[in-house]
Amino acid sequence: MVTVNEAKQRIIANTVTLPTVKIPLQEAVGSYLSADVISPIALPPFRQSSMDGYAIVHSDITEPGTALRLAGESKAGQTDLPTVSAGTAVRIFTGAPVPEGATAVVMQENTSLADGSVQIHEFPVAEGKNVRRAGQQIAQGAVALRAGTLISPGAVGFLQGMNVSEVTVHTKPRIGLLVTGDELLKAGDALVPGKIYESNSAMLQAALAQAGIRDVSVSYASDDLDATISALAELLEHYDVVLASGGISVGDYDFVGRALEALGAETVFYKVRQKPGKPLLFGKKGEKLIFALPGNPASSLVCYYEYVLPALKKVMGSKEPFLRWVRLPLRHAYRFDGERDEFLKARVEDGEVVSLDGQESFVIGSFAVANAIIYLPVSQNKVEAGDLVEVHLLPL
Ligand SMILES: Nc1nc2c(c(=O)[nH]1)N[C@H]1C(S)=C(S)[C@@H](COP(=O)(O)OP(=O)(O)OC[C@H]3O[C@@H](n4cnc5c(N)ncnc54)[C@H](O)[C@@H]3O)O[C@H]1N2
Ligand code: MOO
Repeated sequence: MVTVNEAKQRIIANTVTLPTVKIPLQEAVGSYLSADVISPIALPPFRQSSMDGYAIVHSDITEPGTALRLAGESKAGQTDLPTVSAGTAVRIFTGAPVPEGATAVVMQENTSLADGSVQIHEFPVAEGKNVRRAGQQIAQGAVALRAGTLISPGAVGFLQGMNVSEVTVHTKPRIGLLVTGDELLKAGDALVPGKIYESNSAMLQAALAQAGIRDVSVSYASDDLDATISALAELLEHYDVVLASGGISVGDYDFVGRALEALGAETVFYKVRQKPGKPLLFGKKGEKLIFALPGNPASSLVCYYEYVLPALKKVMGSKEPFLRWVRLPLRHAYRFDGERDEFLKARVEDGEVVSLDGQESFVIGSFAVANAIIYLPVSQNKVEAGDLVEVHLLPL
């Protein structure tokens, strides 16, 4: 049995990133950059006005109401530009090039027009006012985004704006998911005594899809050693990461651990001092990663968020693989006994966190409405209302 921290460290220490591939930017959302992206151009590429108004020489404005002669206009997209010299102003619009000679733009609300001249009612006008400098956002040749950055919609906007339409990212892992349990019915089967509907595979596929991982193959094995061995062997041959659901505890019909042993997989750890999810196994066979998740649905999903997702994110090149976390006051007192750290299904609401009813590991309804997991180490087993607790935010 290892501690939660040891388990996390061992996962990171035993996980390497997958090879890289160059793909169109639009297809890269949800992937992580494998190399820094260098900006091929400056942004903005030229001096731009940030307001509709008048481009002027700021030092011309010596008092409120100074009048300047109008000497042309600059609109967005214009290439043939007038110049601004002392005593003149050029009509200008947002995003348009600031003409040579101009040192500031005065917004039109602070001006009035009369007889071909414009009166500036703003005084003093600071040099550079309402002018976006060339390269103010990023200089040509500078690092735009670092290796390890997630391609988010914001990153797509940033890169496309510098005409970068292909990026080099780490490939995503292919997942082989094995479901075990003779009590499990498939969707649509008639409910019969002693059976339940299988739900972990749908849940895990949904969680993987949210992480941008869609190459997931699901297979099933009955509670039988040979069947489990051959199903796992098949998945280990074809997939980067194998997830097994159920059959990892100590019962007579729990075959996943024995099957992995028979296949010569290395157990990096088995059992974590935590509730739920104690029987979690993390192993390897060559470069292939193996997670045997406890069958209880809430145990399975806690283990996915706390261990599997970070491993997958590291494999995909993330440098911050664990769930984002914050410290928040717990709305109510909470106590627990025992030797296992606890993960509680929770909701963050109005700057506080509240643990939900139904923390047992067979109860998934609480997870259905959770947006966070509270992590309480055994050293913090008596929490008063208002005490700060560690809250892991679900990537919803
Ligand atoms: N004597 C002991 N018994 C158990 C221990 C222990 O330490 N000593 N640990 C308990 C803990 S903690 C957990 S967690 C479970 C984990 O057991 P398994 O991983 O072997 O899971 P199963 O027995 O196969 O199933 C547990 C539970 O979950 C249901 N289940 C399984 N798969 C699915 C699925 N795909 N969809 C929906 N529900 C599923 C299954 O029917 C069981 O109710 O072991 C304890 N026992
Ligand atoms: O460690 Mo288990 O997931 O509590 O039932």
